[in-house]
Amino acid sequence: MTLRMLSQKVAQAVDEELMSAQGGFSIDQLMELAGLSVAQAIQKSFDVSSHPRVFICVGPGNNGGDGLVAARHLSHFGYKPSIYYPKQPNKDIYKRLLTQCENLGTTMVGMDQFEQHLNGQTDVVVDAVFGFSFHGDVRDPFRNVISAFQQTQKPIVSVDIPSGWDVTTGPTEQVSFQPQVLVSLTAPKQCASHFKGNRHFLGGRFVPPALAEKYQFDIPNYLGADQAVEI
Ligand SMILES: NC(=O)C1=CN([C@@H]2O[C@H](COP(=O)(O)OP(=O)(O)OC[C@H]3O[C@@H](n4cnc5c(N)ncnc54)[C@H](OP(=O)(O)O)[C@@H]3O)[C@@H](O)[C@H]2O)[C@H](O)CC1
Ligand SMILES: [K+]
Repeated sequence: MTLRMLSQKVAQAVDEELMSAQGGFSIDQLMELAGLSVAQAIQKSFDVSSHPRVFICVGPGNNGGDGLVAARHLSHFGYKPSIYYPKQPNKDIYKRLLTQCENLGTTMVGMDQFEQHLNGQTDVVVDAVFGFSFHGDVRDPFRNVISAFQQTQKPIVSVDIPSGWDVTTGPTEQVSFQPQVLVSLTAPKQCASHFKGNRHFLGGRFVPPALAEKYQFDIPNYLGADQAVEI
């Protein structure tokens, strides 16, 4: 299925409109549904009995928030999530999401254990570091995270865009890893045309058809109550 891909500017405009007075959504609602679709895409891709240990690498913005929501749902689905969250902004929404994960006994991985945990104690890596607001070269404390993604043999699931890729043009000289699974949210971003992994899902089942029509993108047919659809 070929869906229209969004530029960084249009993705941000759609996001803002969803949360405007006309759109009526709060960020908590959108993030909850986005994170649930990521957890469902993981559940469809990696069997819980063979791949229970899911390591979620969390960035400083809403892409990271989606990762925290996914961690919570994965825990309820029977997986054993662990979290790396090296830059924790002082924002109520992220603090609450983190508390929810801690209350489920989720392992928090420290900076000095990051690489050993990723390569030694993980079945699936979730890249929830940067989404559609990424720009420029990767800065610390995320440089070692992205370079570990470049080198690891573990399967990676990227949330919305592979972190470090240019949102429009895709892989760069510095960052060219290919996730095995990509979960695009609302609509794929233009960089998704360079995705060569196994499975591409769309999630974020909250878009009113009139909004999709206004910005000229498609909403595929989700099956039943599914929150993620393979595209
Ligand atoms: N409508 C939807 O589809 C929804 C999608 N959601 C998810 O939200 C992200 C977009 O979230 P946003 O908070 O706008 O931004 P990001 O998560 O992409 O990242 C912003 C933070 O990253 C820092 N940043 C940016 N570039 C770099 C860099 N080169 N090196 C290090 N850090 C970087 C940035 O810091 P600044 O100092 O630059 O401000 C921010 O801290 C979308 O992709 C979806 O995953 C929503 O959850 C729901 C609606
Ligand atoms: K990402």
